[in-house]
Amino acid sequence: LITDENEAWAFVNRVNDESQEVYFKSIQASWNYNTNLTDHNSQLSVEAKLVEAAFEKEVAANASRFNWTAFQNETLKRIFKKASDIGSASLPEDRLTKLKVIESELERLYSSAQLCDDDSTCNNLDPGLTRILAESRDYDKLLWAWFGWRNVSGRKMRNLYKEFVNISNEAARANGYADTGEYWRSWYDMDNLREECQKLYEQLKPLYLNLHAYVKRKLIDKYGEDKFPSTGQIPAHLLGNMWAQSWGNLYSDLLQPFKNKPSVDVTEALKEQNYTAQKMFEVSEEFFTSLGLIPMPEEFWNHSMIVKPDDGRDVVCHASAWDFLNQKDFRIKQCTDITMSDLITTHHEMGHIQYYLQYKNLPVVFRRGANPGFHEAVGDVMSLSVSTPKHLKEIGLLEEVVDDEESDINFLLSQALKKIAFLPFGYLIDQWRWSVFNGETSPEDYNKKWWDLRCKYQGVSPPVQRTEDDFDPGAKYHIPGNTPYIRYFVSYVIQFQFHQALCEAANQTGPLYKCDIYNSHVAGNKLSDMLSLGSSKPWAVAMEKVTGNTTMDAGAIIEYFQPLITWLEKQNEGMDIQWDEACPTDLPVY
Ligand SMILES: O=C(CCC(O)(O)[C@H](Cc1ccccc1)NC(=O)c1ccccc1)N[C@@H](Cc1ccccc1)C(=O)O
Ligand SMILES: [Zn+2]
Repeated sequence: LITDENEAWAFVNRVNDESQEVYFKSIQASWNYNTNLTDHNSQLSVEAKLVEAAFEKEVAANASRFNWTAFQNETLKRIFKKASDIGSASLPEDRLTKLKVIESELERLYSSAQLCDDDSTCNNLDPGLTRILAESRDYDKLLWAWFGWRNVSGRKMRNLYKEFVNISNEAARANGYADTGEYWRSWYDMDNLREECQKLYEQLKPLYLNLHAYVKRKLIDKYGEDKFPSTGQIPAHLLGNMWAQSWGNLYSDLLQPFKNKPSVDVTEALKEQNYTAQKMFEVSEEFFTSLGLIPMPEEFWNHSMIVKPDDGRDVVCHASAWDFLNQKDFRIKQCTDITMSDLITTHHEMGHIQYYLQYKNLPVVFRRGANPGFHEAVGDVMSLSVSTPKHLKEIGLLEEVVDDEESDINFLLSQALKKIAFLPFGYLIDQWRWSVFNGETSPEDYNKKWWDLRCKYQGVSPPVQRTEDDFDPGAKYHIPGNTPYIRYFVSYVIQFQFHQALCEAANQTGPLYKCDIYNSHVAGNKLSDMLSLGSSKPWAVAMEKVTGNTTMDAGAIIEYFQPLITWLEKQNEGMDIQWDEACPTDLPVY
């Protein structure tokens, strides 16, 4: 084995340059498919992925000729370690081809699915069905959209997904992991990620229970007690979102605690002011540059897809941010709707691009988040400042800001409907998937396990009977999109730690939920010190750069919501805020 570290550096540098070429071609083919879901583009994208995999396999084989585990230089060792962990590229070509074709088909099934009503108007998820779930207050119309979406999406994926699990696990085992779940968890460099997440969930559960109880009472007022199961869950189609993962759409008319105070949902203002997707992206970019962070490059504005094409093409509308790994091309693909929710999503996606820009000169193997949760947190940290009434007024989206206790509760409740409501959802998706990958959940139990977790953790139940002919996990992008999900749960915790630290750096002295780091270059510098590390250091080192601590901690999110916790506990005094672990059994058949 080669022990000379200079020779190793020469190898690493050559591979780094070659890999930029190979990855660029593969990512470009994937972009072409995502923005035009044709058979031809699917084939080209699969072929490019096979070339990429062959390249990664060769690099890993050459790397194994070096005695890299014994190298002195920590960075060199870290590069070799990452270059040796090649995921599905370790599969034989025929199995890899099958895997990539299945992934491509699952993605297309989800993204091109549409639900037609009797007079043959058809709706995709984006924007049609999403708008119905957000805006309709008609129990039966909501049920039609909720049930129909699952029929045209998840229900069609069950066998493909079963096959996907098997081949994905083959790849994981070929790399020395027990299953795909263990491979995914390895990206956090922790031997106790599951336990840490469970601990965080338990700490946040009381707040979730109180929010759930408040919302359920308001929904019972609206839809009538008879629509709610005796087991205590909330029917999944009534929460303003296709997966009940974020309840913000119920705020203005159903949940705002103090009606006589200004609303904080600026969707109306965005529409009144004729906001376009372009304008939303410019407003978002301006927040980042106000902190001294890097502006979007020319290529970004010229080649991103920020609105759904109207030429009849099928595209993947689910938002994503792309790094073409050539240090030049960075794009967002998003079917932007003019809503507050999409203004937040725009910041979320731009947070990914900012991370890309900050680490673009690192070796390719280090152009990743410190851990996947970090990548998901960047944009959301910006949104925590942008969504404050003070900031929304400053950018002209709110007329007046009333600074009193009731208005604070209004604001904190609207934030909790996004940030607290999400937590059990963010936690349970990969509980389901990890159990599928490690064999605890067999195909005949896919849907039962899904609803067991939904009823237990989220306190949300199916409005009508579900069977194993259904495949409800497939109705959520990240399952057919094969995108891990625990990263969002991690992000929802650490983003408040980052927010707390950046607010301190920006000399924001008031309560955490009022903090706006706008224009603070001190905060911006602290953040870029972390982002520019990419995955070159363990995530605890990156976290310490910003917060001074090295662990995930629910203290910051609890501090942020403290006034609301007190208020909700008073609202729920003397009420039973629990629900049964088990789902209701006496459900109607649709
Ligand atoms: O899925 C997203 C946003 C899309 C994304 O930016 O996380 C995107 C998902 C994706 C799409 C295709 C392939 C892989 C991942 N992730 C990225 O674009 C991404 C991921 C890793 C690094 C850089 C960019 N949000 C989640 C959770 C969420 C987060 C924040 C607010 C609301 C909701 C959801 O909608 O359920
Ligand atoms: Zn994201």
